[in-house]
Amino acid sequence: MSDLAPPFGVLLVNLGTPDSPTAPDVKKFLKQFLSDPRVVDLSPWIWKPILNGIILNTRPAKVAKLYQSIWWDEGSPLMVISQKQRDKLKTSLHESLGQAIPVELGMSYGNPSLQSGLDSLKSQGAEKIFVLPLYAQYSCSTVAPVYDAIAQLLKSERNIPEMRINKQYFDHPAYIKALAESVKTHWQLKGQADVLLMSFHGVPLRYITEGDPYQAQCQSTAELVAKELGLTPEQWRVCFQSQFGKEEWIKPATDELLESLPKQGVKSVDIMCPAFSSDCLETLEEISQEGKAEFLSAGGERYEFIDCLNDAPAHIKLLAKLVEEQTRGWY
Ligand SMILES: C=CC1=C(C)c2cc3[nH]c(cc4nc(cc5[nH]c(cc1n2)c(C)c5CCC(=O)O)C(CCC(=O)O)=C4C)c(C)c3C=C
Ligand SMILES: [Fe+2]
Ligand SMILES: [Fe+2]
Repeated sequence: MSDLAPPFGVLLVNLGTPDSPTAPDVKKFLKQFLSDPRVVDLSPWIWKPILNGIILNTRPAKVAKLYQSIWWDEGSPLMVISQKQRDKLKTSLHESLGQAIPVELGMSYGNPSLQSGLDSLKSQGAEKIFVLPLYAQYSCSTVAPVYDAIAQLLKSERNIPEMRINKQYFDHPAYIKALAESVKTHWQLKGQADVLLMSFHGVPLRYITEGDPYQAQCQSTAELVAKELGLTPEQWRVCFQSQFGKEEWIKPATDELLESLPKQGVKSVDIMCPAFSSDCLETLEEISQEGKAEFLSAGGERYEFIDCLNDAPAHIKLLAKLVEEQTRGWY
């Protein structure tokens, strides 16, 4: 890297998580998250009374209990893992580029905010900023809010930084390799199940019919992983988890599939969650705990959850590659 090149910084972005596993903090987080029209796009006249009158009065206490069941001594798994990803990416970029690059973390909802991440990069002298949302598959409900928030924050700046926002990396060879490696490592330790389930976060079906490429990108990721692992079509399935609300979501739903598989003769499954860059409530509780109970009570015999990529070396290598590829010309 040339000493004369203007310094650049990296903002890693994830969705966010409550500050503590208590009902008031969960409520604060849900209020901000579920008030974003990119996440729930119903008319405010319909949605606001449902959100404020029903959801925010009933869901926080219930969900706080679930968070308590997965919370670590150091904090929310999503936060702890995101901080490790930030620190390890910084070390990796320092080694590969030969210069210390500021790397900060910002959450779309809750803390640390996107504003604090951008301010910190600016105070470290970054004049060019690469924003890397930690979602491999683009969705209007996850990646688009990052574009919205960044544009909104820049409105108050006199001198805006040069910027690039990564849209997606669902088919990046290093991502596919990292996922396949995580499966192979799991098989070496625990053996291979009859079927590998790739459970992606779901979205309302309407978002897809209106143009969100998310489902097609999930399908591509899954096909590439299956190909990399040499699986036959009978050996893998795609499903969609974490359905929320009354509207129709994309199918098959993970919970329904888990209940039906034993009846189809599939008694052992490995399950992974490629849409999540780190383990969180939706993987550790819904998939690792709840999914297991559903599958076993439906007649399944063996259920193995495969950790998300988290701070695994292959994941950090992928993130460093994305930074290096997308900031060429900046150093
Ligand atoms: C309309 C509702 C939701 C959509 C659309 C949605 C999309 C979506 N979410 C993630 C990743 C995460 N979701 C997380 C939590 C979470 N998600 C929803 C709802 C929607 N998600 C809710 C209500 C919650 C809060 C928990 C709950 O009340 O059930 C998290 C954070 C989990 C944590 O540990 O804190 C992540 C990460 C993706 C990838 C996605 C669409 C592609
Ligand atoms: Fe979600
Ligand atoms: Fe959930």
